[in-house]
Amino acid sequence: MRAIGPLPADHPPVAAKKIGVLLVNLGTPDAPEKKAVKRYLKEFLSDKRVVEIPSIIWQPILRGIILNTRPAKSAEAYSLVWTEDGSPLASYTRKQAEKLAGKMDGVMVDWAMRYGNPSVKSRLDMMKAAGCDRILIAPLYPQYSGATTASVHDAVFDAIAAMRWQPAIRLLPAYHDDPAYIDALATSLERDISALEFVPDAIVASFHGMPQRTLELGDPYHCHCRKTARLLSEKMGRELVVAFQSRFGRAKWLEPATDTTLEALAGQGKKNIAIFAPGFSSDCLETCEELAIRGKEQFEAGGGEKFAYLPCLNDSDIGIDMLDILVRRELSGWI
Ligand SMILES: C=CC1=C(C)c2cc3[nH]c(cc4nc(cc5[nH]c(cc1n2)c(C)c5CCC(=O)O)C(CCC(=O)O)=C4C)c(C)c3C=C
Ligand SMILES: [Fe+2]
Ligand SMILES: [Fe+2]
Repeated sequence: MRAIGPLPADHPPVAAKKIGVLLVNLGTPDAPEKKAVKRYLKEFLSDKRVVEIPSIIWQPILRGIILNTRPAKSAEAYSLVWTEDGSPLASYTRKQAEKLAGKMDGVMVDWAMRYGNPSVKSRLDMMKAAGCDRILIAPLYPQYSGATTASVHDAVFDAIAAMRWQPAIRLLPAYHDDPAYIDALATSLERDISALEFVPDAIVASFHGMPQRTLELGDPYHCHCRKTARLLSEKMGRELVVAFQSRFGRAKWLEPATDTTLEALAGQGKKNIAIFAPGFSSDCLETCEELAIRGKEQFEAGGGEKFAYLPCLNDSDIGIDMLDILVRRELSGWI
């Protein structure tokens, strides 16, 4: 739709109306270097949705200890997985947006990161300036958590708070039990498992962890993860071992932990295993380094023999077709 007739000479310019879709993922440093990692971790770990400890207690720990110790270690881990195209998380998220854009006529598809670059604010400002008056926000987290999904929502509403003429906003709901997501995972996994040189004795579904307290406070994340695993297991007709990775800090996190699960499986005589990470829409530090490299070492140290890490949906045709289904459904009535 366009304005009817010419605008008066002194009228501010009005862009043609467009529909926008913004894919949002967690965020990643700009470079696999201590300084860039420190900047990223400072923003990420200062988010009250991520670390739910009062600032007066948490900020001295973060600034005094964590930001002086973790960045060097994390930068080393990032350098093991960094690609020519940058961080795997940013690279796949960008490709997902580009491929989805190729399937959606007349819709502007872009991507942003909740922490780091490109920021949610910068991409929403760009979309608004380009004339998007209706924007679908798609947090790329299949399972809802306050730390991830709600934090993206916060960033979106903070960004548009500064706008006089705000776009209409829709939010893609969590899709942990959506048949399109379960089918995509099952198809991708079955293809990858049948291409292995061995038959796995166990298949592990590793989700990012969260503090146990978030479950007690009513965060649905744990239930979403368990439901994804149950539906996927039913769809595939195979047992899946569920575990939670990436423990951070001293508090109790969701259990069982992935590292101890890997050692326990090896100890139980499961010599050959495959592991995948259904909660991550693209491969990233947590999958490429923590699972594919360190997970393999942990499994082998426990006596395991063959270990395969199976990739996320990333920008595969299966993954993009799934995103296309989810996004088109939410755009209903707009396109
Ligand atoms: C309190 C700490 C953390 C919570 C809670 C948390 C939740 C959470 N995170 C993801 C997804 C990702 N996390 C990633 C990295 C990462 N996560 C934490 C801490 C918490 N995450 C840290 C400190 C880091 C940085 C890495 C490091 O220093 O070791 C990533 C990967 C980013 C990348 O650049 O590749 C993702 C993705 C989810 C889904 C989640 C809650 C459900
Ligand atoms: Fe995390
Ligand atoms: Fe639960």
